[in-house]
Amino acid sequence: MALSGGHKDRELRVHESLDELSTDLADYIAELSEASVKERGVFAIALSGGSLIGLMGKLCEAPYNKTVDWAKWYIFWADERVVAKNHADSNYKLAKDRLLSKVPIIPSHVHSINDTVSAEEAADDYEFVIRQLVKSRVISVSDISDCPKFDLILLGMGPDGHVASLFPNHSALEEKDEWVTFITDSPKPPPERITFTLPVINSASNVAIVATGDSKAEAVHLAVDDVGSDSPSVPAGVAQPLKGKLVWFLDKAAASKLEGSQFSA
Ligand SMILES: O=C(O)[C@H](O)[C@@H](O)[C@H](O)[C@H](O)COP(=O)(O)O
Repeated sequence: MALSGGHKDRELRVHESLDELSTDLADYIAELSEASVKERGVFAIALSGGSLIGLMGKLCEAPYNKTVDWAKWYIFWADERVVAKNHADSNYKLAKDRLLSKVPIIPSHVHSINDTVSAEEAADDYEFVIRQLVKSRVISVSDISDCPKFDLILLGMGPDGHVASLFPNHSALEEKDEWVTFITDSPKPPPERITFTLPVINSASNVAIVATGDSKAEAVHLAVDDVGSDSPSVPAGVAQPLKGKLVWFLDKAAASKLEGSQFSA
């Protein structure tokens, strides 16, 4: 049984095992998909890379493979490495191999980046694609910013607290005008990436951050606990949708440095 805690529109779900976390994550995504399809007729979901994709694996199994309305899904990437789509580093390839090829998603609903141009052009292209889909209301629009309002943005988090490709102390974190920006100096290889900006992440209806293992514990503490302005903040700590809901999916190791004894290892 998961331990849950939270305040405002933030919820912490701390799981005993990765198996339990995966089941809860699949349930959560399936429920949001159902609610969104009921309300809007579609489900606009943005993925990241890393261990998150493996942890979504249960969606390919019963009952979700049959009960989720896959034809209504529209897939995007909150961040992508600027490499060819068949490159081992591609977040698209990872999701395609582990998830998208195993469920009946409509290929034209899968919006991967243009992998034939520079990082800057790929970011511009991707923002253009998103703008067209906002116009046609496949993606909602935020009523508090001019940003797209994704039904769900799924984020992993690095040990340094980065989410999407927004790294600590990087100028991309300050980008307020663009929806999608690019970096060419990622501290985590490969160096060239495109990424949703914070205003887009924080305009979503739902954001989930999935972090597991000891190496993430300090960053989870810095992002979640009210550590005060003297301590270093991390990008994950500023991912908080203004009108949406944030859910953290953690295992006990990642939650082990959280303040409050109920989450201590
Ligand atoms: O391109 C990437 O690297 C990812 O999109 C990135 O944002 C990832 O989600 C985190 O780095 C966490 O990765 P792990 O879960 O594998 O640590």
